[in-house]
Amino acid sequence: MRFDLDSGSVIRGAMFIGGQWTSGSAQAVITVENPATEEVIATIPEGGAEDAHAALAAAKRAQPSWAALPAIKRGEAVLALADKVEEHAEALARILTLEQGKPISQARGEVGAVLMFLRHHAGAARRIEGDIISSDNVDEEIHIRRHPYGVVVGLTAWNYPAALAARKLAPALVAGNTFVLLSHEITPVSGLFLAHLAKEAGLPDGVFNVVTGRGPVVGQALVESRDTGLVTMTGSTRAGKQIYAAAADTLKVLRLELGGKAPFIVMVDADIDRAVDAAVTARYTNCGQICTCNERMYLHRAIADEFLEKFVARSRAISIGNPMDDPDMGPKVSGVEVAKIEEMVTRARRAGAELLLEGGPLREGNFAKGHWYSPTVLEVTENTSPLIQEEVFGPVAPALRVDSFEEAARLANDTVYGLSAYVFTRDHRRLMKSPYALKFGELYLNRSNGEQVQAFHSGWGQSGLGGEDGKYGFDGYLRKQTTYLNWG
Ligand SMILES: NC(=O)C1=CN([C@@H]2O[C@H](COP(=O)(O)OP(=O)(O)OC[C@H]3O[C@@H](n4cnc5c(N)ncnc54)[C@H](O)[C@@H]3O)[C@@H](O)[C@H]2O)C=CC1
Ligand SMILES: O=C(O)[C@@H](O)[C@@H]1OC[C@H](O)[C@H]1O
Repeated sequence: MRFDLDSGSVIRGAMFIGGQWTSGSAQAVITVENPATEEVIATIPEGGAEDAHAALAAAKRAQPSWAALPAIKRGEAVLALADKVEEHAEALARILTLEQGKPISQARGEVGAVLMFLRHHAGAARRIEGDIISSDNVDEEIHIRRHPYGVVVGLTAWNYPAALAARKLAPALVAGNTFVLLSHEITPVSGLFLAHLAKEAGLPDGVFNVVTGRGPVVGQALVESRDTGLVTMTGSTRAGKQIYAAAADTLKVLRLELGGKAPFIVMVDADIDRAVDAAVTARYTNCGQICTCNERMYLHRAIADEFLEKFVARSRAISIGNPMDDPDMGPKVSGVEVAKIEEMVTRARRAGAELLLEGGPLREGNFAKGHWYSPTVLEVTENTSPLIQEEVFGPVAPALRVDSFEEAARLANDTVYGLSAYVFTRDHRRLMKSPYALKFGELYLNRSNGEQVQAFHSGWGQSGLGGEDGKYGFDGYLRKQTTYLNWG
């Protein structure tokens, strides 16, 4: 398979199963477009359940010998993949920009995240530990061991397709599992490129497999199969619920990283310029397509005018254009996403939202082709506004004035989500109270977004199940076994 997406010729994608490129059982293809131009840049096989089963069978065959390797050898194999990724970093970055639309510098940042995830978890190879516990019985000990689940299925979203794949692949492999990835059909090429690099790095056939197709078809078959030991998915809460239901029959072990609706709270004593910087970054990076994005702003009444004047000015100054030219912001990933946002803003305005910066879809001139949406800022008075309750996942920022931290926390917690939350205040009592006042799995206090891999990225409520990253995320790829050893 070729990967020179910017050669101008359409790449004919394939699935990667058991170390071989194949179109599998596909009778049709799915086209992959450049969201900045709507040009078709690739096609991928529209795989089916048969291909899911073939990939699982290949992973299942490879898993015993992979798990039998010393963990350090598995870690070294993941480091070899990281070295290959670094060697081809610019090629991967260009694939990401062409298929997902993020500005090239942000795509390079995503490749940096791929390297971070691979290298961090490779380092866990010598930290797979167990316990020896004294027994109540004579001549007996209790041992607790950690074992891999077997075959891990990874289902990834389109916003960071390479980083999300690496975030799951690395710990799964180092823990002794083998892996089947379903890369999102909107951004599949980066996941296939990772498989190409894994083969070049010498990963044994069947350890890392990539299937292509639609989630409700191929993804569902992967979730339902008894050959699947664990499913780790990043994506919408909607799909997460479908996966949860499909997993019920086999009581599948799930890790779900789902939608977010992060509140961005700015109190009267905040450093306003620092808060505005953080709010702009957390709203507009990746065209607002990050699960930890600033999705709603709660501003203390006494500073709201100053904050909004500065935030609107910065939003208006955001440069938008061809992501290969490295503007501040590229296109949304699809026309469906643009239509979704347009509809939400219309509904919110009908419900009383006031436009502070109109923004909206761009369809003229240089934007005649592609899926463009310009920064839009609104003020609302009700926490029931669609823009406050529903995930936008795009460059739209609603603001609501509050009179206290307690009111802000109450409104922030009035949500089905629970992923990330932001607070800007210099009052140490408020900072100490925030982890107890806010029902979210990840807090950013006086700082913008950007997880670090040594931590733990977990959603509460309908933002997820389980979590990723760090020692807790790694441990999620191992299951425990207790042995009562009696030698009497
Ligand atoms: N919490 C987090 O870390 C993240 C959450 N998200 C959320 O995901 C959404 C955007 O992601 P999308 O790509 O639209 O995700 P999606 O929800 O459409 O799909 C995500 C993955 O699940 C698969 N899938 C979808 N339906 C399935 C089914 N019925 N059975 C099996 N597999 C299925 C898809 O093929 C894809 O690989 C946003 O709401 C965003 O907030 C996105 C990135 C990170
Ligand atoms: O899933 C998300 O949107 C974030 O967790 C994002 O994905 C990979 C990046 O490293 C994270 O910021």
